[in-house]
Amino acid sequence: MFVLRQCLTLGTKSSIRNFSATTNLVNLTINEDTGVAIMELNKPPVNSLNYELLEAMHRTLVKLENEKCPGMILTSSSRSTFSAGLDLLEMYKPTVDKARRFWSMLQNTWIKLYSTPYPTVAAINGHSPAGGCLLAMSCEHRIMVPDKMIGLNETQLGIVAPQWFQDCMRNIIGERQAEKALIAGRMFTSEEALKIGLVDELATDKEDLMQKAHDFLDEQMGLPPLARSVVKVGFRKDTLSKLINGREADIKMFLDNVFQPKVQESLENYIQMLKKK
Ligand SMILES: CC/C=C\CC/C=C/CC(=O)SCCNC(=O)CCNC(=O)[C@H](O)C(C)(C)COP(=O)(O)OP(=O)(O)OC[C@H]1O[C@@H](n2cnc3c(N)ncnc32)[C@H](O)[C@@H]1OP(=O)(O)O
Repeated sequence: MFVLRQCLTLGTKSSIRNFSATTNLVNLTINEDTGVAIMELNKPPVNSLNYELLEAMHRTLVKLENEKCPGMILTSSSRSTFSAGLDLLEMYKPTVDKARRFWSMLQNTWIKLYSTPYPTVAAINGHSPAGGCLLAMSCEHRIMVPDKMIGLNETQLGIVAPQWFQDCMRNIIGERQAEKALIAGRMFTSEEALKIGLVDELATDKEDLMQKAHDFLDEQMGLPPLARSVVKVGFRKDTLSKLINGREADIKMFLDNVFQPKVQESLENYIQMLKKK
């Protein structure tokens, strides 16, 4: 198997081949025989989603779509965490321009990931709170290692999960379970997440995780791709259209929220708490 590895670097639109010592926020590996892409988030220590990581993800997703990728595995290079969700520092005392730019890139990235014509699987090899859970929920299939936590915990931080985060959860676990989980900002263990259908399978370890992810893609890649993607996007179109047609309103909601003194206070306390851990 010949593997092509590409490193997406900060601040440049061009990708470079071969390994690079500079900041590789997303490691992309493409299997030349099958075409399957592994998109590995690589922003140590916990893949917090700042503008640069979201932009690197977006750029990778555009590339995969342009190159007619047959299937993609989303995973993380961190041993503990799939993604810690949105980078709290992007939301703590930002300027209006910075906050707007950040939120707009989050929207871009989610729209691309949620609507890929090719099959996607989240190989969740670590904790996956809030925005991390959103990324996993945006894939078609979720496989998780044991003894980690996943969920939309925003309420517990004194902030509100945006409507499209909520819609993604509702689409997967249903109205009643989603309402309960979202109101409480509940985090689920891997085992609990399997029970309520938030994840589809558990894996024993990273090797098993990747094997199961490949098995899922093999099955999907055996289906007629056009019919498969039309059905997929058909299921997702209401959730997608709500955001696509309401992007400006969603940005305004974010800006109104993020600059509330109470929200800033909650963020400050939470950041301090994480740093003291
Ligand atoms: C407010 C505006 C309105 C609407 C927007 C609402 C939408 C929000 C969605 C979100 O995604 S909010 C983010 C929610 N995320 C979290 O609650 C996760 C917080 N992090 C954790 O619980 C843990 O870090 C972890 C379980 C993911 C990993 O634990 P562990 O391996 O023990 O790592 P540490 O806790 O020691 O963290 C290492 C390092 O990373 C920093 N960090 C952690 N999470 C974030 C984050 N989301 N953003 C920025 N930085 C983060 C943490 O402070 C540590 O920093 P050091 O400088 O001490 O190394």
